[in-house]
Amino acid sequence: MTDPLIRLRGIQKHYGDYHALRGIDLDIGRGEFFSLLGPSGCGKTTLLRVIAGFEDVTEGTVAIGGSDMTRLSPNKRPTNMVFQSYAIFPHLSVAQNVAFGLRKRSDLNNEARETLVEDALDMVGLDGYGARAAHALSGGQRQRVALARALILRPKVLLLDEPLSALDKKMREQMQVELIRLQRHVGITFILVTHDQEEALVMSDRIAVMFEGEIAQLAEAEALYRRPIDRRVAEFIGVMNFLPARANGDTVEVAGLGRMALSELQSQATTHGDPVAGFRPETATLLFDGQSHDGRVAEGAIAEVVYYGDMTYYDVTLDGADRPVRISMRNVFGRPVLEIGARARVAWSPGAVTLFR
Ligand SMILES: Nc1ncnc2c1ncn2[C@@H]1O[C@H](COP(=O)(O)OP(=O)(O)OP(=O)(O)O)[C@@H](O)[C@H]1O
Repeated sequence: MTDPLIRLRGIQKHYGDYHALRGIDLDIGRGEFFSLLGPSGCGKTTLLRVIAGFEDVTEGTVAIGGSDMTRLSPNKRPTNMVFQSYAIFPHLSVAQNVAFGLRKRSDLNNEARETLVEDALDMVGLDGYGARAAHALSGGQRQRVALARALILRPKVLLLDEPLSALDKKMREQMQVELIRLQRHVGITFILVTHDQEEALVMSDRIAVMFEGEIAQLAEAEALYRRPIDRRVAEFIGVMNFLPARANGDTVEVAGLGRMALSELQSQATTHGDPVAGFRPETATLLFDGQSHDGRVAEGAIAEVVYYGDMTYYDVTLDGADRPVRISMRNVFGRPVLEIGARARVAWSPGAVTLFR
């Protein structure tokens, strides 16, 4: 990236003895929708707060728009933050809540303020809601008020700390789509912190996956899903089936799947511990009654069936393997769901297998 908006170099953060960020180097582009994704405690919120200036770094530099901001306080940075708890004032109206985002701008007259508030409400789909009492809003509407307030002064960067985690599933999915639309519309850089891999995959241009204070992999959603760099990332992003493997020269023997050439595999990655082969549930298919298949077929027995209406997840213990693998199948009208204990034939492809060494 030749001209990133945000440039982090050598960021270290200690809380007393605890080493929360361990050497973060990261560039984030202008207009990018960027996510920091990782399990609880990996340091993603700390990193977001470092960018915002709410947290001092122990070592390293934070530059935004080409200027060093490492020692600047949050209100001197071109960033604004939306928190998980909406921080809405319930006794104020929607418009008053949004206007709170203008508190630093004493130069604006009332008319200019009203116009900015109306524009901001319009932006988040709340036009006409200005006079409503904030306490009478739904969770999703409150979150929009918080967004309008954060965006009213058009910061260069909007920082979002798990902004959707308090919403129910339907509302969360709706807000995800709206946030993407909003980000495209305003063109501001969004940095989202989430522990929800699906949310990160759906929303982001690029994702940094963090473990224990470090960035394990930085990539676009599809690359992250298809070519995880190690087993931790593969396990954290979606579901990956793992089977014990033994590499021997230019072939590899995988429990339940048999022997294949290393050159046939999708990719090879590093890992901690014994080598394993991994494949995603949707890259293999169960063959139903007498269905023939030209490619490779493994056999086994169905250990578990989870029916989701549109999908069924089958856990299949392949012959020669000691643990089941999950196969996800889209349900077809009129085709029966297989039962636990039934014999199963699984069509699979070496091109979908990653060897983790
Ligand atoms: N002010 C603090 N003092 C001491 N330790 C802290 C402080 N803030 C965070 N930590 C520790 O630093 C680590 C990283 O915290 P952080 O909040 O960045 O994690 P996170 O990945 O955002 O997790 P979560 O999703 O649970 O918020 C945690 O182990 C946390 O306990």
